[in-house]
Amino acid sequence: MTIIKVTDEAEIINKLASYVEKISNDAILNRGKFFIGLSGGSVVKYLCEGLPKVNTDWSKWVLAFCDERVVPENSEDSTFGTYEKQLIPKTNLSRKQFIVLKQGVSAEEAAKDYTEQLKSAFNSDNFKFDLLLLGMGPDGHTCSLFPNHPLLKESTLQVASITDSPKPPPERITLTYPVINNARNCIFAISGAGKADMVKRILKDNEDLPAARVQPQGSLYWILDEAAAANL
Ligand SMILES: O=C1O[C@H](COP(=O)(O)O)[C@@H](O)[C@H](O)[C@H]1O
Repeated sequence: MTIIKVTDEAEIINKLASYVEKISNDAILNRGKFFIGLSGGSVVKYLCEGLPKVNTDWSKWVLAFCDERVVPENSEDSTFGTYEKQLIPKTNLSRKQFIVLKQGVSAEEAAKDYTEQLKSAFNSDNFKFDLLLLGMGPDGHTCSLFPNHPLLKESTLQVASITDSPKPPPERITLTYPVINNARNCIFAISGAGKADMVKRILKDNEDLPAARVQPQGSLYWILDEAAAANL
């Protein structure tokens, strides 16, 4: 695990962009495509500001979601909806490169459909992302994997549904640990004093919280600003 401390949010954005550039270009050079998983929450802002600076072959990108809310795409809670409005117009990405949630179905059906879409995208049952960009809530959740939730033990489903998310909206789909920890790279990007206690509990006290269970086969990076790293 590599912990990278930077001054502020602007530096998080630059650091994230430079990792994404390197990892995307390596993936494209070695395997012809770049599979990336995006998160919602504060990561959206970092990516919508940082990714347009990345020098890459956008046509080779395949974009999925680490988690997504089961809401209409035009809802302000839709993670894809936000990237569609705030990222696509600033890059050469097109909507068809995003693996999006099936609309108008239950969370369970959406998770099953998302699994099938990932199978087609990877042309395999082995969902090996080049990079997952992750956030962490002040309660230690990542993706839609919340403390003490039964989904933390999910070992069969690769994409699971949740209908009782403690953070609204309640219905979501999420990648599970077998997929998360199969990734080539995972990067957490965390800012602000509101996350400092949880950052300490995970990175210093080694508490068993959802974000701490991200232990990929590949590389793991935590990019923290000064406020988030204050208790380390
Ligand atoms: O609900 C969610 O929360 C987490 C963390 O969000 P943040 O705003 O505290 O960074 C996010 O990573 C996840 O994708 C999202 O659905």
